Amino acid sequence: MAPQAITEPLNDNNMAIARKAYVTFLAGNGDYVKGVVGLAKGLRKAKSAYPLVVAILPDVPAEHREILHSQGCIVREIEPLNPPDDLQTAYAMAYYVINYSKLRIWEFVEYEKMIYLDGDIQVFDNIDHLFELPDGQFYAVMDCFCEKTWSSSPQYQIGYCQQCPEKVQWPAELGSPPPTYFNAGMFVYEPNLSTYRDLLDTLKITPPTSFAEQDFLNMYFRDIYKPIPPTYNLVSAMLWRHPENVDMIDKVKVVHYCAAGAKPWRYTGKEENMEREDIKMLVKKWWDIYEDETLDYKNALSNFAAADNERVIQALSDQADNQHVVGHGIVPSAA
Ligand SMILES: O=c1ccn([C@@H]2O[C@H](COP(=O)(O)OP(=O)(O)O[C@H]3O[C@H](CO)[C@H](O)[C@H](O)[C@H]3O)[C@@H](O)[C@H]2O)c(=O)[nH]1
Ligand SMILES: O[C@H]1[C@H](O)[C@@H](O)[C@H](O)[C@@H](O)[C@H]1O
Ligand SMILES: [Mn+2]
Repeated sequence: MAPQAITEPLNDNNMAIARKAYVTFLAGNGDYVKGVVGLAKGLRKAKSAYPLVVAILPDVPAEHREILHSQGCIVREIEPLNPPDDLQTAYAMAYYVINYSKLRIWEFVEYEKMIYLDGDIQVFDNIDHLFELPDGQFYAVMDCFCEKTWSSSPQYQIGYCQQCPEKVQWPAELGSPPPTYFNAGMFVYEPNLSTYRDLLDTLKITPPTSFAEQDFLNMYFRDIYKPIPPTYNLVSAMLWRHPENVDMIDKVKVVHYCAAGAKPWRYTGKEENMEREDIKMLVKKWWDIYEDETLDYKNALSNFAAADNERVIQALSDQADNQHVVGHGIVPSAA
């Protein structure tokens, strides 16, 4: 992740860089802040060229905002956003309702393109190239319908999953299978004020459903949704539900610790599937990044400054060598 305080002044060459960013979401005074810190450090480790914006709700306490600042994040408070007639909705998880506030990130129009990542996601490899995908589409990874969170859906009850549509086919009497559905923990999108206003207007007339804004975004962007490979958002249940669709777990770029019991900062290993070796390995990889002090913003900054100094010294030294001016007091030759 590009350190904030030392970005170059904007010019035509780096303007395009400056107008891209990662964005995540944080609500409440609980422990999700650890996830966001882990993510900021993971992006730094992957040498991302772009900053991490954290869209926070007003209930995020000052100490947590300070932690985010100290990790080089750009903190942006957003107003909570609620769906209409919320009282009756049975969300797959009760807290999903807060995720409607995520729609506010379409308002971040100082950026031309953003990659949204949940706080329970970790990035293990550089994914900056996703910013170069053609505009005008919504990019995200296809979800899996096999976990209990989906138990009230027809997909789950039939045993149908879009990850293996041949295994249990969608019954003809139900019409065509549901449109391809993405997991909204990671997506590439373009902030835009008219889209933002339309999202809000559409929300006002859309009854809430069990997967909250994930269902809503799937409905809203269905015509421009383009699936990208699972390596850009490996939903943890894919490991035991569709191992044939996951290649080389140790090479996966982005892991989403979304199965019950998988959040690394709460991990006990006791919940179903959590004793698996692959899960343990991924949880350990998350902790290795979270605990690596060299990835803290302040240390990364001084490393960056040191590397920069070295580059300057090397450049001056090369220049001196070329001009045969070593000994004229510029810098000692490296040779
Ligand atoms: O107390 C909380 C709860 C959640 N979050 C934020 O909300 C995100 C979503 O919550 P989870 O990651 O726990 O939920 P899931 O991964 O199970 O959720 C999936 O379904 C949700 C439906 O609302 C969203 O679409 C979400 O992005 C998608 O990954 C978190 O990552 C985090 O960024 C908080 O900040 N504080
Ligand atoms: O949004 C949900 C959530 O991430 C669940 O944990 C996962 O099992 C589902 O597949 C997904 O749709
Ligand atoms: Mn998540």
